[in-house]
Amino acid sequence: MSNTPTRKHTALPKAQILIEALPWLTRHNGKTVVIKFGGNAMVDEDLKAAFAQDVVFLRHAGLNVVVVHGGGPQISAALDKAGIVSEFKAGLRVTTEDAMDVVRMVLAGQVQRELVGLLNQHGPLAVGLTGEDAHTITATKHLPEIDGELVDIGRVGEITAIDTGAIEALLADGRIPVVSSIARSQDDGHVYNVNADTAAAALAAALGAETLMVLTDVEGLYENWPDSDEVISRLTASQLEKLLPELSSGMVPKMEGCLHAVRGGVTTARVIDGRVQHSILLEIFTDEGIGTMVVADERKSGQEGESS
Ligand SMILES: Nc1ncnc2c1ncn2[C@@H]1O[C@H](COP(=O)(O)OP(=O)(O)O)[C@@H](O)[C@H]1O
Ligand SMILES: CC(=O)N[C@@H](CCC(=O)OP(=O)(O)O)C(=O)O
Repeated sequence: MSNTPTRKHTALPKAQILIEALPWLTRHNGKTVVIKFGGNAMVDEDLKAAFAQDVVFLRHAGLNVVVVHGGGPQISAALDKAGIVSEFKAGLRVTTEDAMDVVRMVLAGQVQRELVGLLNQHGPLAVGLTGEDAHTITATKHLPEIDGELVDIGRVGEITAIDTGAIEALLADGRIPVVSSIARSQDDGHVYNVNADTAAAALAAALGAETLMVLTDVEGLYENWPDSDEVISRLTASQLEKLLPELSSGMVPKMEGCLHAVRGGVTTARVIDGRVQHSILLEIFTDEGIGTMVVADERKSGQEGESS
């Protein structure tokens, strides 16, 4: 007996998925997406490999993809080995001069190299750089305000300028830039540790990206965390701005970054669960998305800068 009917059954859903993706692919062809891969989402080898596949898929589907990576837990582990205690204030790592050497070594020499290697298993696509390269990210010393006082947290940088030239040249050449969140100051010549969410958001805005996608180790932004784990699926910039003072720890730079990106012209900023395999493709190709989406405030005309 012929097995044609069975083959038909298995082939159809696959074709369906590709066809459903077609409008999205058409709309986003040639657009830029900045994907922030958080250190907490890099939990195992399979997840990292799936991340690389998704990124390469998007590149081959005609998008300009820029990866900005984190590495918080990896830095903490290396600092621990070096006998340096990790301390965070306002969601940012207190970075002494010695700690800065470790931060730079882990981000640029370890995490970035690993991601470049994984992406390049699919072809000569990824090129790693740090914010220091070609003045991509310039920073000055950041003094966060905590309880009404400016606090010195060491070599932590506040971004003052972005030069997109090197990234744009790489994108024009069909490459996937992989950026480590380290910046140089033009004032004092020092190298600064920049939170990777903040760097990703600033790059997304400066590149005029369509989408900022932040992969982390939770499903999205939870309402009333840690008492509840109800994910807020959609927020306008104004709604997020009101919520910001209530947020804590790692979510502060993440959501501030999303707000900055959307206010800077990025159409949507999304926080998604990087622990789910192929979360990037799932977010893009499912109607509702799987995490938290931040969009610009609704305009009176009913037009909205949203396109999922
Ligand atoms: N409202 C919230 N919703 C979700 N997570 C929150 C919230 N507030 C704080 N968090 C914490 O933020 C963490 C994510 O930030 P972070 O640890 O910096 O991750 P990443 O390495 O991906 O940047 C979550 O694991 C969670 O513990
Ligand atoms: C100033 C500051 O806090 N810098 C971060 C940079 C890495 C980062 O942001 O990594 P995740 O995205 O994995 O958290 C740090 O030292 O941990």
